Amino acid sequence: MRALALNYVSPLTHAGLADLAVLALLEEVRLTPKPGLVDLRGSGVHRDLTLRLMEHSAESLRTTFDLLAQEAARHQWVNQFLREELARLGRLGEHVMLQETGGVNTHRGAIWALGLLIGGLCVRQAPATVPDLLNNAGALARMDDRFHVAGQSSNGAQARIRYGVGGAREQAARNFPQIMDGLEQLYRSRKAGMSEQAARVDALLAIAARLDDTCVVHRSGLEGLEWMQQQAQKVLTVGGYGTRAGQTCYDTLEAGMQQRNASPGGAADLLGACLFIDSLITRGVIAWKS
Ligand SMILES: CC(C)(COP(=O)(O)OP(=O)(O)OC[C@H]1O[C@@H](n2cnc3c(N)ncnc32)[C@H](O)[C@@H]1O)[C@@H](O)C(=O)NCCC(=O)NCCS
Ligand SMILES: Nc1ncnc2c1ncn2[C@@H]1O[C@H](COP(=O)(O)OP(=O)(O)OP(=O)(O)O)[C@@H](O)[C@H]1O
Repeated sequence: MRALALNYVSPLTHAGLADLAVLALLEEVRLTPKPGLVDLRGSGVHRDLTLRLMEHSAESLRTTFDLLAQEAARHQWVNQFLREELARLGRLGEHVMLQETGGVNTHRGAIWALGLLIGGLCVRQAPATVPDLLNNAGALARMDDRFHVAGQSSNGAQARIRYGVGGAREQAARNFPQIMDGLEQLYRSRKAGMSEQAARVDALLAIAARLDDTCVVHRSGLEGLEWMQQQAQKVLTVGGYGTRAGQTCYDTLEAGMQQRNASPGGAADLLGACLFIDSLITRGVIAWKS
């Protein structure tokens, strides 16, 4: 099996890369606490999701991530043909996910984000830094997929039509700016001496503070989105989840999400993407910045 060209330190096979993607999703769902989301304490506001279901779903995506990596490695650069092949494999992955979960959407946004990142990473002319990787993923997202059937029925589509928010496609087309926010916050909080758990909660909140999260919009409208963004920012402004003041603000955020029956599922997906990229940096597959 071919190792990624960039990685001189510890060669990473496509299967190894798929393992890292699955691990990132497992670490995301197990991170506790998260407002309204599934975590080690329970299902948050979700009636159709459990920790076990999320873990099973993550494991079931290993083959999809491996296939996405293998496909990208056949191409020198990101291009239209690769875009359409990734889309085909991504749709297949969604199909596997729905079969494994009995029709529950556990990881649609994660397949999208991680699929584009794996595609952008594994082309032969491999990106050297995180901004290069996000550029590649964004370039893929901006390419037309001739086989995409634009539906109007998904929660994201309804949120876009009704409220004019961007959602998952726009986030990707803009080179995932909130992945950058999440990573920057993760490193800032680690540098400030916070525990790994607190640094990851802070990263999630930094993403949620700016993301047009259609999961939140769908369940609680623009009022819910704006309220959540403000409260997430407040936790960070007072020092982050690792401080006493931050935990107090976090409790307010969590109670408000519970009351609104909403959760930042899109931000959770992007936290998974941040943890994936962080694991690539740790293994020397890619540099943080040039
Ligand atoms: C773009 C996708 C996610 C569909 O989005 P849409 O908004 O229509 O659907 P839906 O509301 O069901 O799901 C959106 C998912 O994205 C996440 N999300 C919500 N808001 C955001 C946001 N602003 N940014 C990132 N993710 C978000 C949510 O957690 C949710 O799981 C995707 O399923 C798709 O169209 N895939 C086609 C296959 C493809 O091209 N794949 C490429 C690489 S695998
Ligand atoms: N830890 C997590 N807990 C809950 N959702 C998560 C978590 N991690 C990621 N997500 C994302 O959030 C989405 C679930 O959010 P939500 O239930 O609002 O979406 P939905 O199933 O499309 O909509 P609804 O249940 O409102 O009809 C998942 O598809 C997944 O992409």
